[in-house]
Parts: sequence; C-alpha cells; structure tokens
Amino acid sequence: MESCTDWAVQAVQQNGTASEFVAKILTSGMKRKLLTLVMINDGSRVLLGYKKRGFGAGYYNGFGGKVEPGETVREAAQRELVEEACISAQDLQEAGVLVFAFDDQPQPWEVHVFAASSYVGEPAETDEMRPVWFAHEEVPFDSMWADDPIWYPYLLRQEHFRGVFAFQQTTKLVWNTMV
Ligand SMILES: Nc1ncnc2c1[nH]c(=O)n2[C@H]1C[C@H](O)[C@@H](COP(=O)(O)OP(=O)(O)OP(=O)(O)O)O1
Repeated sequence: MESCTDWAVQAVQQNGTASEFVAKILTSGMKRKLLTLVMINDGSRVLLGYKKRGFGAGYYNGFGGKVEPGETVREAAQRELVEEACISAQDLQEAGVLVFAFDDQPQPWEVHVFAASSYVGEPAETDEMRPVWFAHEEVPFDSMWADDPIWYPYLLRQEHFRGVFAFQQTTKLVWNTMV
C-alpha cells in the first residue's frame, strides 16, 4: 500500500487544523488502510445497513469493508456488497474518497465510496448488516458516523467528493475539510 493520498496531506497543510495529530498522522508517510463503501441509491431512497457487530456497530452505513490483498478496490466493493447485503451492483460508479485520521488507530483510513442504482438479488439480512431503505430526506444521521451529514449531500447530488476527517477516541469528529 502507498503512503497517504497527497491531496489529503495538502488539504491539511493548506487549511490548518485544530488537531495536531491529523497533520502528524497524514504527513508521517504512514501506510494507509484501504476500505470500500457502497451506497445503493434508487434516486429517492438509499439502502443502508444497520451494523450488528464489529467496527461501527449500532450505526447505519453503506456496505463495505477492508480491501483484501490481491483485490482491486472495485472488486473489494462488489465482494463486500454481496457478503453484507446479498446483492450485486450492476452500475457501480466511483462517488468519492474519504480519508480518516484517528488519534487511537495506528493508520489513516482511505475509504473509497461507490454508488449504484441497480443491482441483482434481493437485499437480505446477514450476520453483519440488516438492510433498510430510507427516503433521502429521512436518512438517520443521528444513528450514523458523524462525518456522514457532511458528504451525503454530494453523494445525493451525484457530485464527486473528497473529504478529510479527524476523529478522537474513534467516534468524536474534531476536524474536517472537503477538497
Ligand atoms: N466514519 C465513517 N464514515 C463512514 N463510513 C465509515 C466510517 N468509518 C468506517 O469504517 N466506515 C466504513 C468503511 C467500511 O465500509 C466500514 C468498516 O468496515 P469493517 O466492517 O470494519 O470491515 P470488514 O472488512 O467488513 O471487517 P470484518 O468484519 O471482516 O473484520 O465502515
């Protein structure tokens, strides 16, 4: 894996930050952890999964996870969607990239977000996720990661986005910028 994305490092340097650890983590040349996130959007609703276990348990989110060795990011996105929601996207499009720096995780995370409007299969509950449709105006941000309300508007407008987010103690969002 490469060191952290240049645009994220530049964004932090140009905008400054209240959180010293963000600059330190992103400019240290530390390897990043690659993850995926797939958002199914039928034009008026999004399909979210209620995370039943593991990282982010208790939150609604898109479907995704770590990119495994030997996989492309796109292959990982398709695999995670099948594993977590039992569906396969037919029109997977790159929607944006999110970089997360944590004060309590050893590496920055780079999450590649994809959007799709059509799929094969029927969304079904798995060990990890319970899928639920939400109207665009009823997305349950109170039960989601704190960064989500910042980039969802771009996703719903189908505008490509890149964001950098700093979290303390895993879930407390302390700084962000959209690039
Ligand atoms: N802050 C934030 N906003 C939006 N989405 C996310 C975050 N943090 C996150 O981790 N995510 C997303 C990115 C991934 O899609 C998942 C987390 O993946 P995870 O379940 O840890 O990965 P898996 O590979 O499925 O893990 P195992 O269960 O197999 O260990 O949340």
